[in-house]
Amino acid sequence: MRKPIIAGNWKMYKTFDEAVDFVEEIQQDIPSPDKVDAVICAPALYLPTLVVASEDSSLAIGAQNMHYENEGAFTGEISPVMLANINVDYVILGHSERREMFNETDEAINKKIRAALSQGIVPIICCGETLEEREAEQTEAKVARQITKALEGFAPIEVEHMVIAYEPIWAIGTGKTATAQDANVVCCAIRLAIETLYGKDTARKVRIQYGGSVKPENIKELLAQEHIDGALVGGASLDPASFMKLLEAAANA
Ligand SMILES: O=C(CO)COP(=O)(O)O
Repeated sequence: MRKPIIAGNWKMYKTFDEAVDFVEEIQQDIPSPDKVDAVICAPALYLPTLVVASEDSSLAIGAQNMHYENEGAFTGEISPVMLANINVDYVILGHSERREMFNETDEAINKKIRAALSQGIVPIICCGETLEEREAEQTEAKVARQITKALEGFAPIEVEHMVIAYEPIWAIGTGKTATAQDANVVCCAIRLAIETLYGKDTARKVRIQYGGSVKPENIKELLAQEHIDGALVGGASLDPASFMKLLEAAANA
């Protein structure tokens, strides 16, 4: 079976001291890595310190974005080589906030996935629909299109190790969660899109997270769904006690 993966996306929150305190507070209590993969995706500035702070635990550290080139004249950007060099394990790619506010395209996301894999960094690839698209019953077509474009041109063995995050845009930071059943239907559609591209065996292995107002109160029902293998969590990952509750729920799922 697929091992659950809980990833915190801190976005642009926390001071440096708060970030270090958080990792120091939880690192000894992370559930066994046999049961759940635990990841914190922190602001880039904090990554080297957090990688060192979490060294003796199974907590993995991830970035929230990166460029697809390994180096070059790209003022303000961070490269996959730089992340790999400081032992960052994961990177969130194609988050809806980056697609909407920083004009990130499916083509750029595809290049970033390739670049992450080439450095041994696991990509967490986001997709999801707006409220308008949901109301027009375009949700499944939208996520299938995003995933098909993002995953174009890889080998099945590469795809197996990727993580997909289904995040309905209307559920992010709003307190509105998709029902667990609705989220499962869309995660199933994502798995079918992967199956169309790479076959049943690969699709069966890919882990698909749900994201959008995930909290300790709703995690169990989400994880009980057949196609939901974890969560990408914003607000509820900022508090150590609530993040730990999410990890424990996943470890016992
Ligand atoms: O965007 C998200 C994670 O990437 C979800 O954020 P919230 O959990 O705050 O809704």
